[in-house]
Amino acid sequence: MKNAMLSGRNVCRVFREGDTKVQVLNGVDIDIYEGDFTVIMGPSGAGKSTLLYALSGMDGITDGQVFYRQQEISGSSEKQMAALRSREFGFVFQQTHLVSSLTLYENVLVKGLLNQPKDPDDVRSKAEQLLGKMQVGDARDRLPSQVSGGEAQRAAIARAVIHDPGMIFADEPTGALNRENTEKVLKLLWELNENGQSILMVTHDVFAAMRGTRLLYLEDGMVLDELLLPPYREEEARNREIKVSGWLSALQW
Ligand SMILES: Nc1ncnc2c1ncn2[C@@H]1O[C@H](COP(=O)(O)OP(=O)(O)OP(=O)(O)O)[C@@H](O)[C@H]1O
Repeated sequence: MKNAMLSGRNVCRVFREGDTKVQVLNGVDIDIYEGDFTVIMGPSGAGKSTLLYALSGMDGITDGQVFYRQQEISGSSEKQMAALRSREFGFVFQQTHLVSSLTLYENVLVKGLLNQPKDPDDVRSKAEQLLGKMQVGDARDRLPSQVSGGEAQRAAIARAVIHDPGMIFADEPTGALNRENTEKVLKLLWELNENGQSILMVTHDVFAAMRGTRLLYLEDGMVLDELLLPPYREEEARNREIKVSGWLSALQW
């Protein structure tokens, strides 16, 4: 049986806009399992990103509880949460948020050194190795402004995994990329998952979602359905795309 790595119980999030309250998460009960490539889909405004931020402690919740490896993390101080995020989580966003004055290599290195200050040689060689694996080794000494969006995103993935996080949170990681770079980024995420990395990704895109092994459908701030899939294989991509599209159509999305 798989271990629930991250769990939410009755997770609620209300935003206030002036005098109006907007209830975005409506008591979400969710378990994200170790080793899964979990994907959250659903209509625009359903609360997908809000849920990702709530589970990763990037944003607070209004009610309910969040657990990471069976320990409650909701209610932790911002300092404790920042330490946990830095140590245990990796983040990939639509925008890379790389530091513009640092090269790709330095961006990855700094994150590694923050987590492992006592082994700078190890971190250096790991940063180099990861950039090579992400196919941006040749661009390692360039600034983010001197590389393509796809190269920057691949460096951002290297930065997200340099400290061997328990979980990678990816919010529309291919949203700003063309098809070719989308494929490269998805392949890298898939490879990381094949090697045991747990991933939680939000996406609109069936082409991205079909790399997942567990797809959750969120609507009106509630998880309404899930689709379990075997690990992705390139040769079955077409059938898988049809299956995921069929699932979404049945949900009338
Ligand atoms: N900080 C905020 N203040 C007020 N409302 C917010 C805030 N963040 C999100 N919302 C609202 O919460 C709702 C859900 O937003 P969220 O970004 O989680 O949806 P989503 O499902 O990820 O949408 P999309 O697919 O369009 O990115 C939206 O109506 C949004 O306007």
